[in-house]
Amino acid sequence: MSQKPKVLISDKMDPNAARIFEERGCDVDVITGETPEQLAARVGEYDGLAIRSSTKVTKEILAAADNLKVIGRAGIGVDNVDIPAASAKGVVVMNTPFGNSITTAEHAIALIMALARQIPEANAETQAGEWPKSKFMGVEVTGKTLGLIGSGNIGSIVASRAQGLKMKVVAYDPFLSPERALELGVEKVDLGDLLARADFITLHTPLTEETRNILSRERLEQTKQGVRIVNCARGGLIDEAALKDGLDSGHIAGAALDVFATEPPPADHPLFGTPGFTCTPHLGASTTEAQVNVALQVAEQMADYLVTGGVTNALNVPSLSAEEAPRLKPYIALAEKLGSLVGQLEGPGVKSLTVEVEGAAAELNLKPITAAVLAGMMRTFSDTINMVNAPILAKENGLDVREVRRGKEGNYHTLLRVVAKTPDRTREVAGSLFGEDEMRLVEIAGTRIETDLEGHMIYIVNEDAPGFIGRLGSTLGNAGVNIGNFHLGRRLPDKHQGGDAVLMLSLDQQPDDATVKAICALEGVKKVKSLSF
Ligand SMILES: NC(=O)c1ccc[n+]([C@@H]2O[C@H](COP(=O)([O-])OP(=O)(O)OC[C@H]3O[C@@H](n4cnc5c(N)ncnc54)[C@H](O)[C@@H]3O)[C@@H](O)[C@H]2O)c1
Ligand SMILES: O=C(O)[C@H](O)COP(=O)(O)O
Repeated sequence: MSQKPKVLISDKMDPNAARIFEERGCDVDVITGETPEQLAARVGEYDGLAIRSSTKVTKEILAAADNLKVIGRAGIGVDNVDIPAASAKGVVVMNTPFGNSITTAEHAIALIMALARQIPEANAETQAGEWPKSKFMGVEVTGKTLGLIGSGNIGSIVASRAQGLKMKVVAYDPFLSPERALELGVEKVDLGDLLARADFITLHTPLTEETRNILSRERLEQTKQGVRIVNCARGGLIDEAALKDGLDSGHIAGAALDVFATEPPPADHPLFGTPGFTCTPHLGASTTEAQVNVALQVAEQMADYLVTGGVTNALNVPSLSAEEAPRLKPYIALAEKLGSLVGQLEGPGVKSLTVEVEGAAAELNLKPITAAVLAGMMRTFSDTINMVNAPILAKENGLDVREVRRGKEGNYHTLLRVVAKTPDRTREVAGSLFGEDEMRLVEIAGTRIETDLEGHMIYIVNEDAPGFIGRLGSTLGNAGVNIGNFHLGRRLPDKHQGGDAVLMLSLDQQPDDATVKAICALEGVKKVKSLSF
């Protein structure tokens, strides 16, 4: 009986996530609030790790995650996951890019309104027993300019809500096309222009090396007198010390942060208590609707991957729909076997690799097939390789990888061919599927041979001459190795006696080194390789 995949939910998440995991065939544990050391000690048991922003999936956690296949972020930001380390380990990282966008955009609008009318301060003082009616004087947002830094999913929802409030929206986003700006009804501007014109600024970019400190001290000084600033995206986008100085000097009229450079921020954070400053504890995504959305979505995506191999919203591998995954499954298995055959025959010397598909295979998504060939080949030198990290390692090692698709059918209704080049020669192997998912090698060394690639095998090239098969059988027999299946072909294009013959034998036992040597020593033998699948 095959074991169910095991998933750990390590951050507080809507209970629908655990329900979906169970319904879709996974075992699930919900253990939140652990220290990094506790998580590192536990994570090795799990195939999947479902997180929000509290769990930090560092190199150290990944190093301990021996069985981990997928990390699912119930939310958007993945800056708490070391993606390069996850990729190198072959772990898929996925998020739920839309589930909390509306909620977060609404939080940004709420903070804009809170700043415009000083609602948090007025509330605190009123509840403290004062009646500060003459102290607070707000501003209208109608007719004001809102500067969006980042106009992706959340920024564009903020734009539409702000337009409903009759604000004029200008946007700085290097990836915003003029057509999209027109569609959103926003004016595309450069950052300097936005800083000079905006009455309100709201940030909606990821935290990257380009966006870190995007509102630096220098840029904050270029903002309009009396600007109000909202950050519901990521801490680290604003220089917090400069923001405090701007509030203290009165240049900045208000600032509202949902996110901080360090979370949680220290109790004596300099911004706390600063007039005009408002904050929330990273609540941008905290509505019932958003939490149900992201919990359902992350559990569905992760369970799909663990159970069927479907890949949705992954950040480090191409997507593969749940419909495609079962169709690809036998091809992926065949591709891994052909890759393994090439790896075992050629060792690590392959410099270029072409994956060719013909007939029915030509209609499929080739990326996972190629990844499987690479994984099969590279796993013959390192057992930590899988379809996620194989393409990355191939690229890092300068392997030239190509894909060729041929629509027409040849001798087989579907064919997968791998052409691997080393500095000395070219190795070609091809395989096909019979029935639903029966896979077979159909060509090797220019020779048509139909065989399974299973268990212990031996590959032999010899001069085709009478008596060889008998000598080979005796050598194996004397070593106590039983032949299960025997496949023989003459090498194309000569195909005549005296040319080369190619043999693929399935063996019931793995031949030892002495037996392989004895076969090598037989008259007429040109190549011998013991294989296992
Ligand atoms: N506070 C919360 O709880 C909360 C909730 C959800 C999302 N977020 C955060 O909100 C941010 C935006 O999320 P999203 O879903 O809109 O992401 P998105 O990827 O849809 O949009 C990000 C936008 O930023 C733009 N961008 C990238 N680099 C830029 C740069 N140097 N200058 C200007 N623009 C740049 C991109 O072109 C893109 O349009 C992310 O950081 C996400 O983690 C926070
Ligand atoms: O990136 C996100 O989705 C938000 O920052 C939400 O984070 P959370 O799931 O920890 O609330």
